[in-house]
Amino acid sequence: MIQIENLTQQFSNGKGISDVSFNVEKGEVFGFLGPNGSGKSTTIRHLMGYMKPQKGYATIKGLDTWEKQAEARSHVGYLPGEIAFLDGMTGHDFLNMIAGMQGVHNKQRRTELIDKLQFNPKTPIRKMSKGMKQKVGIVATFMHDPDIYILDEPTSGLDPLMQKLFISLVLEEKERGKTFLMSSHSFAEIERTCDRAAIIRDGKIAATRNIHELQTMQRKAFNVTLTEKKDVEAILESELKPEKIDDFTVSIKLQGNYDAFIDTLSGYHVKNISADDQSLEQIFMDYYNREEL
Ligand SMILES: Nc1ncnc2c1ncn2[C@@H]1O[C@H](COP(=O)(O)OP(=O)(O)OP(=O)(O)O)[C@@H](O)[C@H]1O
Repeated sequence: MIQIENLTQQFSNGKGISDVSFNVEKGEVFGFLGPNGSGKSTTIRHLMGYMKPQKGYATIKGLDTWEKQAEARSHVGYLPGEIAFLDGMTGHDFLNMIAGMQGVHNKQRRTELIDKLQFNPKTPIRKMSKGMKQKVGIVATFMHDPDIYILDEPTSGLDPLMQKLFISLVLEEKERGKTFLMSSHSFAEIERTCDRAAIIRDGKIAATRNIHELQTMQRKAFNVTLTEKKDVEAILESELKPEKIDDFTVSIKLQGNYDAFIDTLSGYHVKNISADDQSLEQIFMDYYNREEL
């Protein structure tokens, strides 16, 4: 549905994106992660046909997003990072204007979305909070029922309850076979919605990962407290390769294989065991921080 191949755009200040490549398949939710200024919005702007690539290309449903921008864009619901609202409009006025541009006359889906996101569309936009404006933007993006959603930091400004509601909206649309590309700073959001995610750093793709595979790589860290110092010393020498936390406690990281752990510990007096799941964010950050990437 979305294909990006060696997409390159170097600005005169030396910033930009370089050889960005990835695909998003039909029905897939693809996350696009990266710190501020890493090139997420620049990549997305190419997908919307706002920029001519210096090298490489982007396509939507096989349509080149620069050569066939209007046709490519007609398949997409796009939520920009910052929405440009016109002064003096209410939420309703803005949504009517966008619906006119989208050629949508049926208001049922729009009303359902407004009910779901719980805001008063009669409020003048200049009086709206950042989160409320974001909700208007989300309705505008979803109301024409596009096949593909391209969302630039969709939950920025939303409170945790609304973020949850937004995630459920994405999952409902995914059930209906819709395709998503969304940039985010929020790992929780990516973890709950995405099938795959790419990390971009300094304009280059650092890694593309299957979120479900990352979940199987998730390790557990066990903190084991023993009663005897000599037992701690013995375990530190064992194949479990623990880290010493204090005189009586060691931390042991495991990924699936618990037999050796249980066998080894059975030889000692164990006072307490507590377990922490390594977060997916941590696994991602391990990739993120690896120098060779
Ligand atoms: N038109 C432009 N001219 C010059 N530099 C630009 C232009 N647009 C973006 N940049 C620079 O390119 C880099 C990538 O910017 P981009 O907006 O794509 O990052 P981003 O990942 O979306 O960041 P954020 O999370 O802050 O939105 C930044 O260093 C930015 O300052």
